[in-house]
Amino acid sequence: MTDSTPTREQAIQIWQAGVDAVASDRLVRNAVRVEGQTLRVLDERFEPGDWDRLVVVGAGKAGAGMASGVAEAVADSDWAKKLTGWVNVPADCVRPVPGFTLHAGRPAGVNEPRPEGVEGTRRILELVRGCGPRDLCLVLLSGGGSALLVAPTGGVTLADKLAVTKLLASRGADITELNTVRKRLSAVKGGGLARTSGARRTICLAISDVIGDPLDVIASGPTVADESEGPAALNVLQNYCSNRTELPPAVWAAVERGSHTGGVPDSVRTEVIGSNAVAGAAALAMAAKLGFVQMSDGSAVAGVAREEGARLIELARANADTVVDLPLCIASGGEPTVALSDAPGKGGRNQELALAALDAVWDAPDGLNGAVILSGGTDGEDGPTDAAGAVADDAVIARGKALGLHPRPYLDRNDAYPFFEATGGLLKTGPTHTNVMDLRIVLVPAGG
Ligand SMILES: Nc1ncnc2c1ncn2[C@@H]1O[C@H](COP(=O)(O)OP(=O)(O)O)[C@@H](O)[C@H]1O
Ligand SMILES: O=C(O)[C@@H](CO)OP(=O)(O)O
Repeated sequence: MTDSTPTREQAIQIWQAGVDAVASDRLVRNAVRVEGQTLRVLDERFEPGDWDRLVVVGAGKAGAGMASGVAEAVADSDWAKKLTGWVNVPADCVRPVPGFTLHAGRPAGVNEPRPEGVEGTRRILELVRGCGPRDLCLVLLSGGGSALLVAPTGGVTLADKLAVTKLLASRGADITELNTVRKRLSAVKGGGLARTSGARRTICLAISDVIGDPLDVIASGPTVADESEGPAALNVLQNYCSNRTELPPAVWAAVERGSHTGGVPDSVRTEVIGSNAVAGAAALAMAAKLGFVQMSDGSAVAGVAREEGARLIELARANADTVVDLPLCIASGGEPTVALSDAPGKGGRNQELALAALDAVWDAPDGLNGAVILSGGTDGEDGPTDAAGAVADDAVIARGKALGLHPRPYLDRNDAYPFFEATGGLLKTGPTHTNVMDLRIVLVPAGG
């Protein structure tokens, strides 16, 4: 190995540059500006004399940053006096933002619907229902919004919703499947928020954490009509449940009714203002600055985390001899799934993916041969843990071997966190206040 051998610090710096490029306050500042006293939202202009109130609601892991973006944009203008804001965020994201209530809709690290989310959603629906023809409503959405905007309907309880969410997630259902079901059980998802809003104009700004940026799936599309076919939700339940008794009868009943909840009014518009592709491009720009040859693996990688880890090792190997003088950086974005074992340990998809990469090279004499693989959730939260993901390098292998560990048993019980805790591979950032799925950085030394 030479001085040009990549380091884990470089991998972290490159990953962080990707996350910084989708800082949610900055994305909102690009979309919302005050020029003179004119409020500009995207390409639309609003004069303060025409509007009584600016009502801003929202939910998601990026909620605090998005709220700050609006507060900063309108500060020192007439719009600041018109602003009433309420955004549901994870408990560790709550902070003071002028004009806003940031409401803890769930505890940190538990991406599940909770009573405090139900209460926060009641307040949001009350606010938008109270809007009138002289009110402008902005909706700030980001991933994690589904668990933070909770309004069970049709005889379904919060406990029922929790049961179905947990079951589908643990069996590896993807986010489209999960949200197809969630929309049928909710008064706020699938356009419910938009239908409740009495505002003359409602504009939703969304940061996408879903492959392909589908508006109706991000945070379960509270401002977008549910376009899924009548039986789509039922098909998902039937695919993942071997037996009807696995889910509460009220869930089956609501989904079997199978009716669409309806469209959304023409006064409602939804636009994506940030996505994984932006983060991947910024990461590669940083890699170029650090002297790496760049390669994009795209921003739509799905698949199974365990297989993805092994695939990235193959991709690194396949490209190792193409880089002669300079090291290579591969940026890979998207969101793989994990099918959990019956008694899962502690981990997340990114930690599992990095562990699978280690498993693929564990018994090879050269280990990673100087390569570094980082996999991290851009939201700073990987599964129900306090880590954003993990970094795998030869130092982690050396520590693991010295401790007599092997990745395989940890993988088999979805227990990547203790493995990386013991070997020094955890990536911990705390909440990043943004969320554009996962970003993986693979660094390959020059000279193969
Ligand atoms: N022990 C574990 N090992 C690996 N993955 C896990 C584990 N526990 C939960 N997960 C996965 O974590 C995901 C949920 O994590 P979270 O960060 O809340 O998701 P998202 O980033 O989609 O909001 C689910 O896909 C679930 O399968
Ligand atoms: O809220 C949601 O529905 C999803 C997708 O936007 O986000 P997350 O996977 O972070 O829960």
